[in-house]
Amino acid sequence: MNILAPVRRDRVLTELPQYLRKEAALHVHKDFHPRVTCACQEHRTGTVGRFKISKVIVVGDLSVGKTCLINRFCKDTFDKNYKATIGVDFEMERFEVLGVPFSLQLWDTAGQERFKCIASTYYRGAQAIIIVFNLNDVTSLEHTKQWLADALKENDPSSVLLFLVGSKKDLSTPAQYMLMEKDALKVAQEMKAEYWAVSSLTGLKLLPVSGENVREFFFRVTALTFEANVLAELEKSGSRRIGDVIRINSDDSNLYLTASKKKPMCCP
Ligand SMILES: Nc1nc2c(ncn2[C@@H]2O[C@H](COP(=O)(O)OP(=O)(O)OP(=O)(O)O)[C@@H](O)[C@H]2O)c(=O)[nH]1
Ligand SMILES: [Mg+2]
Repeated sequence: MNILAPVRRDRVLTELPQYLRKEAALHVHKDFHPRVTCACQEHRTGTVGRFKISKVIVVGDLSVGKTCLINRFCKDTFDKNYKATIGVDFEMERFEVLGVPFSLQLWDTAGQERFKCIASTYYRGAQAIIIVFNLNDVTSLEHTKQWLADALKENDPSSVLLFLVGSKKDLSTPAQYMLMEKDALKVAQEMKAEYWAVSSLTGLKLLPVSGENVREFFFRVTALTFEANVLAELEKSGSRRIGDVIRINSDDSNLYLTASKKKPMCCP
């Protein structure tokens, strides 16, 4: 893909997309962090922009629907036939967030045990980890902790954003879904991950991206990864004032928790 091609109109984010469930959200603020908005307005986003590509890895049991989820978002396609991912695949997606170009590399890894060791060599350097389970298979939810542990061996747990995604929502009845969601929210809270439930199959006639919650989910991943990147960049560049502490993924996973109580430099 040509990295300099214009960003698609349906990949432009001007507002912070909202979480799915308040009790398992990385943060519950309605807008981007004011310092991030400011930095974007003043073109002070450092390496976040045209040349920086953020890595997102997608892990989880075999056949939970990782490839379908990525294909639904990136290509708006759905294949009902299962074709196991061998090792890894990746897709590049370009966005514009608050006027700043931002690229995500989505790494689709194999869930099959025999390909796991190839796939795990690609875990390193992730800024976000998406752990997928099948909403209709409780074992796949139980396995998410192991997937997370493996992915975190290669990454810095304090700076990576975590998302727990239940897939194939179209296959569960509302009652079944509610039961599974209860367990999933608990797991998400333990992991300090943001919870989402999606279907890559349903909503086939909706544009620009079909599937239930697929577009909303990836936009949220994009926005939070962008926000964390810009905050990290501001911190690195020393633009913050003394006593103005920003943690990217604090203990309760709230990006804003330790942000400055003083007024940011550039904001009213
Ligand atoms: N009904 C339904 N089926 C789905 C959905 N997502 C995926 N599937 C089906 O589930 C099967 C597995 O999907 P994949 O996306 O290939 O699974 P995967 O997690 O990438 O599997 P590995 O590559 O082996 O790790 C396929 O037959 C898909 O058609 C969904 O949202 N709803
Ligand atoms: Mg796959």
